[in-house]
Amino acid sequence: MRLVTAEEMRRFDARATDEFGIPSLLLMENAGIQVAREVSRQFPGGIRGKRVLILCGKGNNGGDGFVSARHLVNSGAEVKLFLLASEREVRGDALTNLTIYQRMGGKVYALMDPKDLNALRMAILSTDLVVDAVYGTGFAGSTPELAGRAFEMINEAGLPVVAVDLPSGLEADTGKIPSACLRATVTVTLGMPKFGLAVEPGASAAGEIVVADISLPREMIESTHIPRALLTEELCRSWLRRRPATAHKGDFGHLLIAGGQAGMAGAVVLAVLGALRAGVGLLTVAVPQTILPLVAPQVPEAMTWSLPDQAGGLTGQSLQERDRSAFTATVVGPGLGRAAERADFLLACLEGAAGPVVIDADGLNVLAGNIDLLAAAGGPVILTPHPGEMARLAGCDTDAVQSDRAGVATRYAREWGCVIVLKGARTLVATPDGQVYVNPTGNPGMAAGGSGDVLAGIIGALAAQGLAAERAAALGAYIHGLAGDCSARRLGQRAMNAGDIAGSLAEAWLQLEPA
Ligand SMILES: NC(=O)C1=CN([C@@H]2O[C@H](COP(=O)(O)OP(=O)(O)OC[C@H]3O[C@@H](n4cnc5c(N)ncnc54)[C@H](O)[C@@H]3O)[C@@H](O)[C@H]2O)[C@@H](O)CC1
Ligand SMILES: [K+]
Repeated sequence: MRLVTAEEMRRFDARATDEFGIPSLLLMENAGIQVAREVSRQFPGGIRGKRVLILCGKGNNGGDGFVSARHLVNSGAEVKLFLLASEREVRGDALTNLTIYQRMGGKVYALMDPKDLNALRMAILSTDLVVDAVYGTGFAGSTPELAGRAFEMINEAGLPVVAVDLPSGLEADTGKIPSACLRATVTVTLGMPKFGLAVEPGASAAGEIVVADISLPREMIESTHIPRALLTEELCRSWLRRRPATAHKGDFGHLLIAGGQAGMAGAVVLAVLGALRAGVGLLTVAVPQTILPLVAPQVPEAMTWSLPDQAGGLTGQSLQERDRSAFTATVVGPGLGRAAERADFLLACLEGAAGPVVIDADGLNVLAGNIDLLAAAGGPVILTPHPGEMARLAGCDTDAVQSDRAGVATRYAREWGCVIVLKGARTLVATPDGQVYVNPTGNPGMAAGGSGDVLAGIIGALAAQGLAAERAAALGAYIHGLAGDCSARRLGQRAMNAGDIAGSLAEAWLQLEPA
């Protein structure tokens, strides 16, 4: 599902009108009808007699609200409409619809002054549902105080809220909530879903997302490049290849997972467990000889490569004894340790790798401050940082990453020429050519040690099978989150651990691709 910015949406709306001759008033009519339809859906017993409070702003979002008010009245609802502006400020299509509503006998309650909040308070007490038509894609800056107080009163009332296009107070392009914001039960987003609805905190404020058809020409939308998408089951499934009846293990790649040092054998094991449940044909795990006896018995399906311990772990020389051209992808980093010598090891991994390289965990910490090492890679590189690791790589603090996740991931994916999987709620996958995928799967139970190692193994396994780096990363994030959701259902968020996520992968794959 492609995700647009406010500007892209404005261009679609303008083209619909200019190129196709669809009057903007018609788009607004369709928007309002779709909102009224969704409001009706909230009352399975029928909308007749239901009390609907519609809070409108002065812009076109408010215009959609006036249209929905009219249709709801026609359906037999009792509508009470509040306007967070003076009627004189309403213009254009919104004014046309305000006028129609008033000529139909609709009354408009002004919300211009703090004392007007009493009328709103009274109305909330006798309301079954609220329609939020205050701000849409035109919202910028922060919510004015009076509107903020109105939003707070509605949020506290715990009523169902249907938001028009976006919950008011949410930034369409970033998903940020700079100040007060209405919290919606359902958001009816118009024409195309906005990026801010797909990422946190926007996604939580938006509730369920319904994409409403407002009659924008489909061909116009499909032929336009939009570099953002929400990962869906359908998209992920389309990337899977059937395993031919005559398949043998050599058909599904050979993944090398390299890492580990004394005291950190578990990270490597978890990466291997993730990879072994992601369809890879062959897997070799390369660890220092001192920890091999700990690792090998836990992963009997993997071949092992015992690397000489130097300087308490792995160095560049550790890898030299063997040609690595048979490996179709490499994962480096889990449990590697951060000593300076590990930079040589990372360099050696990148230099001799035949296929894509996934750099995770301590591999990323070693890369921070040595970003030039990436130039040694012959093939695609996938970085899988959590926000703290991303901050170290970019030389900023974690807040700077979290306050602009998409911006940071896109900028550095371009600058470093690699795929970046920025982990955290709504993991983002950014590619060197500017594409961003948002992953909707997963839950807070996955915020536990080892979960990232499992993800790195999965992505490595998918890349080893020949999936393009960006798809391996995106599908890996999606299936990892889905496995986390399966674990949470079975064990609860508190008890589930990283091993459980790897253990739930079978269930997750079956959900994505029924046998
Ligand atoms: N042809 C179109 O462009 C269509 C637009 N539609 C609706 O129009 C919306 C966009 O309309 P607009 O561009 O008029 O903008 P909005 O109605 O989203 O903007 C809010 C209004 O509040 C003001 N405002 C913005 N930020 C504010 C802040 N922090 N404090 C106080 N006031 C603020 C703006 O000046 C604007 O007048 C969409 O979200 C959608 O709901 C739909 O009617 C479909 C067709
Ligand atoms: K809104």
